Amino acid sequence: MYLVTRDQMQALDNHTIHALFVPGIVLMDHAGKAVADKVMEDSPHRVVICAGKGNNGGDGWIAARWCHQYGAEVEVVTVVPPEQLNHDAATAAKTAVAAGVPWRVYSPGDELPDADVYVDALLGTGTDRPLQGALQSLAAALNDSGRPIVAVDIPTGVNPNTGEVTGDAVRAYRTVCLAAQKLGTAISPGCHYAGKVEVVDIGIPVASLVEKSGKSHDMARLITHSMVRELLPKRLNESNKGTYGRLAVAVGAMQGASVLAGMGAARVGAGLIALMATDRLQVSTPPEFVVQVRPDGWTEPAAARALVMGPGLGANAEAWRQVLEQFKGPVVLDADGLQLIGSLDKSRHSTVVTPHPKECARMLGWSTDEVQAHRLEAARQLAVKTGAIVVLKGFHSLVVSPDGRVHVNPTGDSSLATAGTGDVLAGMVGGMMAQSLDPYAAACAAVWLHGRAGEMAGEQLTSASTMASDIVDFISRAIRSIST
Ligand SMILES: NC(=O)C1=CN([C@@H]2O[C@H](COP(=O)(O)OP(=O)(O)OC[C@H]3O[C@@H](n4cnc5c(N)ncnc54)[C@H](O)[C@@H]3O)[C@@H](O)[C@H]2O)[C@@H](O)CC1
Ligand SMILES: [K+]
Repeated sequence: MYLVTRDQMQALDNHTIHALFVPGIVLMDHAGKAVADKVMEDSPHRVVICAGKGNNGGDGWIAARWCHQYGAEVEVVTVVPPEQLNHDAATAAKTAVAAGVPWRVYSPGDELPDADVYVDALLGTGTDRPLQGALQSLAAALNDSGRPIVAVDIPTGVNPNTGEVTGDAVRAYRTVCLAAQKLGTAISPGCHYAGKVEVVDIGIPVASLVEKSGKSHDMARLITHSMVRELLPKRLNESNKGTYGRLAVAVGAMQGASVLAGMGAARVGAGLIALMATDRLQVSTPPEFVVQVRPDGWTEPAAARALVMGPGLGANAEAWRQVLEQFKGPVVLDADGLQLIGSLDKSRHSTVVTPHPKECARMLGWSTDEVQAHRLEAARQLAVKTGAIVVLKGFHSLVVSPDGRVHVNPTGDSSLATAGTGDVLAGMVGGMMAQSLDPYAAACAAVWLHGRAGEMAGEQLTSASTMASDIVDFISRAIRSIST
């Protein structure tokens, strides 16, 4: 599913209006009605719609007219009087006023009229700077109301392109995205402000326009279960373990981490897991794993289709540099292995790095807070810097490639906030690559399944009780949940 930026949405709007001859006010009427329909699902008695000066405000005025027609008590709180609105927004307000919708102009510090539900139609994709004055005051009043807020297109104050929030922003429980989901509602922190996101059809044929434009590769996307279902390697009756590939996992000081990575790989279907150890294993391993111990250390990689290096490697990561340099297949670098990224040829395009925000910060020379405030930019910069596909972990993990592709993962919750889950994820990516999945696709599929397995484990065991090995156990259920 496409996630659109401001410019991409404007191009789609313009094409629909000028090349497909659908008037802007018709799109706005569809938008406003769709918002009203969503608002009325909860049968509110009184609805207050906060409207800005642009087209997002226009959507609000139309929603007000429809809610009024549906029998709700409605009032519009506007930052500018209707006569100061332009173009379609002016028409929208005119129709609402003519229908008898009451309105008032808001000044900073004014009290917000009481409502069962508020609609945030202050700013949409036009948002281009932090909130000030009446908008800032209104956003604060909305948030302080304690009542549910439905945002139109994007919560006011959230950057539509990045999800960044610099200053105040409206905290909606539900966001009605018009025609396509805005990228900023998918990425943290913006996704926390958006709440539940629903996309409504307003008459802009997004998918076909994007495909016809030949620019679909430029668009960010949400990873969906149908996408993962398509990507999952097919299991053939006429096959053997070699068909599904051999994955090598480097074993360091914390051996359990490598075992968790191996188990993640095995559960996504890798044919054989080979652990490259330097000491006898002190932790139990599944009997299916091949454990090779070289007490003098590894100087060349084990024969394998893909390699995972990093989970549990510990302080001695440097000892693995030569092995990494000599390995020609796709590699996953995680945790302590991330410091070895410089050993890999930047032009390989077959390396996946899976940093958490703190590791990403270290690699970029940023603070962790900076990474979390600018997650998309951080992931993009790291991908360019390293030449690797970056999986930036955290709520709504990002998958970003050096050539600019972006996928946002919607699965996963606090069940994953426990030691070892990152090791499982690194193994899952490696396990997919061992089955010859392209590294970018492997990262997308693994991150989605990992999140889904976490959610399912949490549902059954509670999020507090879920451990990394439980995530391993639930991978098969996550796969089953998307299999037909
Ligand atoms: N024909 C179209 O283009 C359609 C647009 N639609 C709606 O239109 C929205 C975009 O409308 P606009 O481009 O008019 O933009 P907005 O309504 O989001 O913003 C209006 C103007 O506010 C200003 N602004 C931005 N940030 C500000 C800030 N922090 N403080 C004060 N002013 C600020 C900008 O100059 C911007 O142009 C979409 O999000 C969607 O809701 C829909 O009605 C569907 C059709
Ligand atoms: K809005």
